Amino acid sequence: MLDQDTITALATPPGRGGVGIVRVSGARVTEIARAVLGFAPKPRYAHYGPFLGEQGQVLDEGIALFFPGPNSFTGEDVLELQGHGGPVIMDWLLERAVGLGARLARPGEFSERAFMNDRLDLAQAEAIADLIEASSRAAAENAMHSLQGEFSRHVHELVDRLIELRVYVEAAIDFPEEEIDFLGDGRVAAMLEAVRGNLAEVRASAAQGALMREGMSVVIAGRPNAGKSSLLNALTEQETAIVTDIAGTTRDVLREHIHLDGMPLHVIDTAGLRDTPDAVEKIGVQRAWAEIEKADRVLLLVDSRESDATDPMAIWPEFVERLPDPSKLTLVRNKIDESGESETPDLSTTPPVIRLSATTGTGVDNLKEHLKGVMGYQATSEGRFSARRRHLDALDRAAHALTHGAEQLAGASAGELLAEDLRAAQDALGEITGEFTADALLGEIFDSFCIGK
Ligand SMILES: Nc1nc2c(c(=O)[nH]1)N(C=O)[C@@H](CNc1ccc(C(=O)N[C@@H](CCC(=O)O)C(=O)O)cc1)CN2
Ligand SMILES: Nc1nc2c(ncn2[C@@H]2O[C@H](COP(=O)(O)OP(=O)(O)OP(=O)(O)O)[C@@H](O)[C@H]2O)c(=O)[nH]1
Ligand SMILES: [Mg+2]
Repeated sequence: MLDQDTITALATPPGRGGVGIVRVSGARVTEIARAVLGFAPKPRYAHYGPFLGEQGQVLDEGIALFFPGPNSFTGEDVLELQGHGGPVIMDWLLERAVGLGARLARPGEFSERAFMNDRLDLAQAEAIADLIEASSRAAAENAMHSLQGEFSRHVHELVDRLIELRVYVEAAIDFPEEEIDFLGDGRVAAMLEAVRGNLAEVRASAAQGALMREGMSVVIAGRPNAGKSSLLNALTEQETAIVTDIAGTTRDVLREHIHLDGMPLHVIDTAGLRDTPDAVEKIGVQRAWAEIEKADRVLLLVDSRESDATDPMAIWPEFVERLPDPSKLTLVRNKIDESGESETPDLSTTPPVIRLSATTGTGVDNLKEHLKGVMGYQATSEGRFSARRRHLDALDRAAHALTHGAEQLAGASAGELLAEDLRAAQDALGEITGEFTADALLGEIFDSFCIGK
């Protein structure tokens, strides 16, 4: 299954820089090194000297590093030519490697080989891409934890417990006369319950990791003139959106990306919700609803001068009823500079209530703190790790299988069916670390990496 080609790519970003690195991996590395350097390099030694062209001419003077497999990043022989970082030189070195039998690597192909050669599991390989893509220190720290195996360790622990459980259940099936006693003695049920609890914990941490990687989407919704665009501007600290006292000012969906202490947030301003004969505004209202329906968090912004109510069902029942998940709602009472309301939030109510003035900025920090809380912000990065939606899907499928298994056990004490569910849960977990991952999915994952990684 392993690709025998020797691959090469630029490991540094394209363009000009102090140093540029061409990396080569595969069986022809020693041959290529000998041709380019004129001698066989010592393992893990920084050789300074000329890089030679086909005619023996000097293409560049640089540093060569040779890592013999399997103790290299890819697990294969690896050569690094660290030259002067200019596009012409880098291109020339790549062409030289190709002339000596390497081919240009696909995006992610070095990491893919590291995965195939068991240098990394799939979650760790994905963490490399997440580390490179991280746009905040918090995201980078999370990715580093996953790269160091934190997420994979949790998954392996779950798998180990499932295996233990499977051994027990399958033993029961092998002794049909005692099967009912075996499964009914409470031990299997207790073990299953414990694994489901652990899985739920890992799911919660992974959800937070995914949220911090992808950013939480926060939609600002409400009636025209509630101050939605003013709130967007207050959060982005810029005049991003047009604000006027004309109801129906915003028609398009406006998106801004901000960070709160490294937590990425997509803030989305929408058209004020109302029935309108205006064809353009109507489309705006439809788009607003589309955003509300897929939001991670919905801020229902109301004008605090208009009503004292803090229960959205009292303010606007039709709005609440249309929400796919009312637990994602926060009520924001705006314009407290005019209503005279205190900025003290009520975070223990359902929904939580924030009081602020989008124009003076009073109370906006309370909203930021609240949003950080919703994202599970902690001051330290301990115990956090990066995760992707793909991982959450796999965890959900595992949880689903275990719920089904628990039902089988409680209902029919059906050992065979429970065993089947345990196997399905284990397979789903195996997709995270790559033990059970279809080639097509692997291709998709590594294709999204950058060139040279
Ligand atoms: N010059 C350079 N810097 C780099 C990389 C690289 O490939 N080249 N990396 C590329 O991503 C990252 C470091 N990752 C690496 C991971 C493993 C090995 C490696 O040789 N591992 C061997 C030996 C380990 C040891 O000596 O302790 C092994 O795992 O067996 C090298 C780099 C970041 N910096
Ligand atoms: N006094 C006061 N006025 C505010 C506040 N927030 C917004 N306004 C005013 O309310 C009016 C409407 O503000 P916008 O931010 O455009 O309201 P919107 O909800 O985006 O309105 P549409 O885009 O029409 O749906 C403007 O005149 C703002 O200056 C506030 O906190 N206090
Ligand atoms: Mg607006």
